[in-house]
Amino acid sequence: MQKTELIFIASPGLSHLVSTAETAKLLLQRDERLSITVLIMKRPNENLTEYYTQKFWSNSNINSRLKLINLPYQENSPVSTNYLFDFIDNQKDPIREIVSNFLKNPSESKLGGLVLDMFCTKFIEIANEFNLPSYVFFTSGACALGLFFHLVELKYEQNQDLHMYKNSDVELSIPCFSVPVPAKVLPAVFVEEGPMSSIFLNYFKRILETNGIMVNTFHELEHFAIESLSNQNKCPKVYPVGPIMSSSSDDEQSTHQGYDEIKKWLDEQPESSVIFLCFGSRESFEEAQVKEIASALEKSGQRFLWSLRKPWGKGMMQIPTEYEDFHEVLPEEFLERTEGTGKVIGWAPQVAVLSHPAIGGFVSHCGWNSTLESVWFGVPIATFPLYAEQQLNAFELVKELGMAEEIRIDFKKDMRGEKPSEIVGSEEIEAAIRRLMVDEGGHRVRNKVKEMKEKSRMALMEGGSSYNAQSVFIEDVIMNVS
Ligand SMILES: O=c1ccn([C@@H]2O[C@H](COP(=O)(O)OP(=O)(O)O[C@H]3O[C@H](CO)[C@@H](O)[C@H](O)[C@H]3O)[C@@H](O)[C@H]2O)c(=O)[nH]1
Repeated sequence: MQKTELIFIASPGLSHLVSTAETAKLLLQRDERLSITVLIMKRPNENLTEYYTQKFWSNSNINSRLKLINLPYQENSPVSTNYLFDFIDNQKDPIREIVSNFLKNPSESKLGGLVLDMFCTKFIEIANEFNLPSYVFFTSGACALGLFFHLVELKYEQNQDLHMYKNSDVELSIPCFSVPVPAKVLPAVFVEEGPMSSIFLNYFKRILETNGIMVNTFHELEHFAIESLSNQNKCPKVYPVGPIMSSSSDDEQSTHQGYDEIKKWLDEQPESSVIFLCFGSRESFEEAQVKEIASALEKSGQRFLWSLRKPWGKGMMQIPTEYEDFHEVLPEEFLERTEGTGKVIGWAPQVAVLSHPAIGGFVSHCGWNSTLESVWFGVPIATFPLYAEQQLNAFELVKELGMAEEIRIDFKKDMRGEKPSEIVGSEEIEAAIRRLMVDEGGHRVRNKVKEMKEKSRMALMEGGSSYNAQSVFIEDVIMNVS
């Protein structure tokens, strides 16, 4: 049987790679007619990406139809503001060569197109050159996608200057939201002065040129946004195929350094009693903020597991590093006072932690993967967004879906590291932790998340909404190629 090959292109960094590669694996499991190559961009010091790709590879039982290729590392200027995007764009020639070689050497597969990350949409040009379809795998949610398209329209069709929304109190009517959206939750990158706003918008504008968009979401979670996107004439076909995340296999749990100790500690805690704090693959806090969080935890009296890493300074491609000794940054005697009820760790095996019955709440920056993982395990979030589209995700969770407690919705960390960030005080954090974990008032949120957990699992089961969307995507790919 002739296979249809898809080439997935992931942008650098763990949070885009994991859901992209897992989606590739899932589609292969769904249909034997497919084969997939995933192209990976990584810098030499990206140990997590290396670790993940090795684990992914060794866990995969569909090796013969799945290839992972590391694109060659191309150095460029790490000081340029758009370093990340220069880094991605520099991969155009090697990608072009891979596509061209594939077409020159007809194997038993026919090339069905490119599946691009949201920051790889310039590679549509390669698809066009070889007359191939192009698709996007969108690693955030349908509301975020709808917002990006709306901003593209405001800028390019209504000629609006998006900088006017910086520090503005206006509320916007955005088709993907059923409630008005305050300008203060728009991603900083679009409203700040400088070249990045146009660069980002161009990536998203080009999504409109593709044949279809797989979104890592599911209908039951974001039905309003998904239906709104599907009703927009200009929007390519949307396939809500998620939630897709790193699998929490025994192998992952046992290979994570220190997991045994974390698990042993969690096993000793009562059910739903521990609040987990973790802020994504790239984020960490300055000392003053760390101290406020510590104080909030202590005052709340809640048990906690806190993933704490060193600040990474300037630059979009930096990765936080681990503390050698947490005493360096935590309040004096904090570790001693909270011994037994709290535990501070570095990089967390997040999926495994969230799956543990002792976890009852999650203080999160609202990265989309963390959001989906919290839903999947029915763990409610207290929102502490930092950058990218995280304020919008926090707003969606709290105001649109009623599925999270608010520490902050509009808090923004300065990505450029040029000015000190505002510090969120311990009282605010403590109050939200209490609402989330113990207060009667948090009951509604906790129940809603539990309900959504069941729905997320149904969505992926045979006949579920995402299962069906995956089938439609596969049929469309095969139809477009023959
Ligand atoms: O100590 C840690 C920290 C993170 N993770 C994992 O790393 C991923 C983090 O992803 P996400 O929650 O999406 O956060 P970011 O790493 O910040 O992701 C970037 O990419 C996301 C998807 O596009 C966006 O939603 C975010 O705003 C953007 O910052 C998740 O799978 C976590 O389970 C761990 O396993 N251990």
